[in-house]
Amino acid sequence: MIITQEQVLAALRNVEDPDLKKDLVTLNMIKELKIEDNQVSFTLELTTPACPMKDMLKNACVNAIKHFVSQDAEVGIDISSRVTKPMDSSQLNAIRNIILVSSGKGGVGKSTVASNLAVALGAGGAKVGLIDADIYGPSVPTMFGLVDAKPSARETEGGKTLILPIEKYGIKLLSLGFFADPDQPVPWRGPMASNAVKQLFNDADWGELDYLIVDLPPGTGDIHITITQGFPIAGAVIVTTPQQVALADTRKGLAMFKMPSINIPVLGVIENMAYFTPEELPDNKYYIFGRDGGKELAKSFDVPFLGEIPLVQSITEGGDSGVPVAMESAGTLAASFATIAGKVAQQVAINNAQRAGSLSSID
Ligand SMILES: Nc1ncnc2c1ncn2[C@@H]1O[C@H](COP(=O)(O)OP(=O)(O)OP(=O)(O)O)[C@@H](O)[C@H]1O
Repeated sequence: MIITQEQVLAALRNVEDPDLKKDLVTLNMIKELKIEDNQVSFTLELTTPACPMKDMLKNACVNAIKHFVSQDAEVGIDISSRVTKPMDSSQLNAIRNIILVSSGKGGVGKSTVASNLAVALGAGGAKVGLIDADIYGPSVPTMFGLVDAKPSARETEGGKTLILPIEKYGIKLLSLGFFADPDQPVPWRGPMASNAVKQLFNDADWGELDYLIVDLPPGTGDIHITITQGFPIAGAVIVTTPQQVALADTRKGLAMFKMPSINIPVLGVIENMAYFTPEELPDNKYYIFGRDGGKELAKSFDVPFLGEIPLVQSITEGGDSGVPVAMESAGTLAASFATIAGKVAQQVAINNAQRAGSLSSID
């Protein structure tokens, strides 16, 4: 039997992307389709390298071709990705998606989550940057072992000076901490801090990025207004711990993104320090701060729950020693961060598709 392109494409029209709710052919995800005798090969172009449904979609394609075209077909599928971006991001054109990491309260692990999320997205194959915009306590330099690092600058042909982000573990980083003495408190006044943060976006040589993660200061202040109103934001990730005091503040922080004047998609809630677990007894879980607070918060705002991270000594040690736990590819914590990163990327792709209205117009 001769297999034709039309038959294969017709079969693949039966495979739907569960997030984007359209079939893979309509979504223009099938590339470089080649057929030689009974060998069918193509590239499946996903919306993110961190796509959690990679294997499921691949299997569904093979099954559809075998079922609708020929049992004897030998199907080879390569995976590639083209990260989508929000429609309105004419500014900062080479940065596809700016993702804010926010918390209502300080000390809940926002910088830890932002750093590990960046590393996990990068490990999945995406081009990732990280801005530490926490004026009160920039901790990204410590978490990446870059306390004494000072970024250099370069001049463009047009005479503009651009800051060069520092690259570590494949992530491009800029922190307000790079521009201040770590032992001196920085008395940022509102406008000064806002201008400094704007420079980290506008006057830096970021190059092409799939995701730029922004570690915001806790709460809702000037920096939040500057960033949410000044830049095209793909969405915000909310970090909380399960205690009532943290949840009350997180609720306010989450509500801010939903205000009509701000209106930024909430990608979901991450519950950090969800339970304590001793490293040597990983099956023992102690819910010392209460249980499921983050999950319930997500439910009450009708936003996705992205996952929970336990309170474990190695996370603190990783942060202090400048090696985020997501770097340890064999570890269970790295796997948890990889799963969460996949869900974040998935939500970004869904929001971008919804904003674009018609998927064919996604750039
Ligand atoms: N799940 C965890 N397990 C163990 N330690 C953690 C965990 N999450 C965060 N920590 C530790 O708690 C401390 C505070 O975390 P982090 O700096 O990420 O919080 P933050 O919310 O960004 O704080 P800030 O409000 O100061 O910016 C750090 O020492 C970090 O290593």
